[in-house]
Amino acid sequence: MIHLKDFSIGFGSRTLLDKVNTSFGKGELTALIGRNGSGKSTLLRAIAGLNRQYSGDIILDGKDIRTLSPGGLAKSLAFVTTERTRIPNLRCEDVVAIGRAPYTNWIGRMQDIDRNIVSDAIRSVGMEGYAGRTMDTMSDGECQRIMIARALAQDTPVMLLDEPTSFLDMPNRYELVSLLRTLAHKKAKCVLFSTHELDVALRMCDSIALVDNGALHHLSVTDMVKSGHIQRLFSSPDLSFEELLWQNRK
Ligand SMILES: Nc1ncnc2c1ncn2[C@@H]1O[C@H](COP(=O)(O)OP(=O)(O)OP(=O)(O)O)[C@@H](O)[C@H]1O
Repeated sequence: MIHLKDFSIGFGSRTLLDKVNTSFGKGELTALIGRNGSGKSTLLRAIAGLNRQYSGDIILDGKDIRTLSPGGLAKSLAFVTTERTRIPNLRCEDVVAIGRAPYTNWIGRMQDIDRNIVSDAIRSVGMEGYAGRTMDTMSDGECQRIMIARALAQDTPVMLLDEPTSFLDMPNRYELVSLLRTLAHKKAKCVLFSTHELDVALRMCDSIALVDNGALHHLSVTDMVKSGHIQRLFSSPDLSFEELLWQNRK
């Protein structure tokens, strides 16, 4: 679904990813992990078409993303960022309905099918009681779930999420990633999300892509654990991940 071909990106003289070649497939839930500032958001933003300052190619379902129109990209890919979105006077239902924009007719009029998709998306993230609320009166975690509902309403084969669990408590974190896994497995979506929660990545995902000083190691969870990359990058004198890694295997 997503192919990176000789993909390199950086800022100024600093290269964050150097000649990366990998693919993220349909029906696959992948956690993108790495130390702070390693380039996870930069990679997601490039795939989402928001940073064109890269070399190599990003191929989405066979097409170079540089050739896709904004409308075409919006039907292929949904992106949920970590930015705190607070839209006053706009009800949650209306925010989620923005996800239908690529499909509504030229005056943006929603049909019954769009309204049903919006309701389903709100229900999927457990926010049906909030449909009429405005986001300026809601918590970070509640707003985050509404932004994820908007991406669900966009109904795209690819979903990219930048730290989607960052404002969520533990049960909601697992519930959300479980929803992403269901979308990947049952609706054959390609879902790639960045996270700092290693336990979530190890327990819930099919594969892990690890940004490591210019390289992107993309392996199944079992192979990633065996590779030793996580232990090398995330262990410190006070913290050993050996035990955590094996305790968390399914
Ligand atoms: N517009 C920019 N101009 C210059 N440098 C940037 C820009 N955006 C990001 N960077 C730098 O690029 C590096 C990677 O940033 P990025 O946000 O991709 O990291 P990340 O892996 O998502 O980090 P974190 O886990 O802390 O969120 C950082 O060192 C950051 O300071």
